[in-house]
Amino acid sequence: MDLPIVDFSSWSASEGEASRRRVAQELVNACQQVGFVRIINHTLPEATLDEAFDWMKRLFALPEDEKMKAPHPEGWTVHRGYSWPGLEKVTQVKSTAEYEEARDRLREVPDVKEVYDIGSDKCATQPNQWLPDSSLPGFRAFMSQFYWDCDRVGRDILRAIALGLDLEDIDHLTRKHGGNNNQLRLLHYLPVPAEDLENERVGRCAAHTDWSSITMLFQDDCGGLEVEDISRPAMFVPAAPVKNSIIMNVGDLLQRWSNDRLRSTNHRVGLPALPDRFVGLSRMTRERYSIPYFMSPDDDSVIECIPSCMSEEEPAKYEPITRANYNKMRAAMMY
Ligand SMILES: O=C(O)CCC(=O)C(=O)O
Ligand SMILES: [Fe+2]
Repeated sequence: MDLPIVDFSSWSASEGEASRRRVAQELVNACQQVGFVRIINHTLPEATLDEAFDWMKRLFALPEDEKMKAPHPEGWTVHRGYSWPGLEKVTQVKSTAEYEEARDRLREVPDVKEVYDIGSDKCATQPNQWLPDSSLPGFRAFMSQFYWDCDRVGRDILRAIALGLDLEDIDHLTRKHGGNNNQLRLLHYLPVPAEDLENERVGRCAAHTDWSSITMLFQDDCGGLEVEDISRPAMFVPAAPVKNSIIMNVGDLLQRWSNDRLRSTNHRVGLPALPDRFVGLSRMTRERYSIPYFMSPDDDSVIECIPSCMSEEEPAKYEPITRANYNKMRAAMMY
């Protein structure tokens, strides 16, 4: 299974309505059949993406005590700042009792990654944890701009999805995404002996679905992302890195919003697929950098079945829920 590819060059206004509709339809087909899609020829410049990776490499190369000047706050309510290796675990469980058991189990397999989470400075409930500018001058300015660059591209994707779902209002989804609730996540997977990953002594990122509306993922050339094949459950297929492409996936929120028409597909990060990614006798796996960007609606937005996704034969399956309540339910499972 290769990820479906959607060429976004035909989405620009000058291409005309028929081309735009074709792109929108291809995108929605991919979201229904796979839940994951590779978007090429989007409007994020190559230089901007290169710069984003350069900044994150400089960030993670800082001494530990510098990075700890912006620590992730304790607990699970705020997802901002620096998380050291092992702090964060992604789990799938949805109740507290199940969570505590799963959390203990998962913590026995430490994740070998460090994370730095960034949001909008206008998001009052999730205050950014910036490093002092003297620790890495220019980092904050670049990342603040990059956050909004990604938002712009994400909004375009949401518009294309709305068109592909035959919504009369192309801004049906973007209207609920003011932009201040997105999350820009810088991920650094540390080098690790391949054997430790193979024996599950350590992990990179366990299988999970995202709870965003959509996620855009930028990755370096290391590889390791795997996507579950919907037609063969429990089979995970590598999603090879392609420079400058965006891997876009549907999150749980959009799956619910679309009455399960669009699929929020399980994915994970494991051993890179290519053997040349290992070096030496202990087959050290190269370090890996990736940047997921999670798009989410505003806190008070009510997520209610998209009109074109229900019918008499297929009524709405889920109660309306605000994004704030939805997130409360999910965030408790993280830390
Ligand atoms: O690092 C990756 O490639 C994927 C990370 C991911 O799936 C996530 O953070 O939700
Ligand atoms: Fe994910």
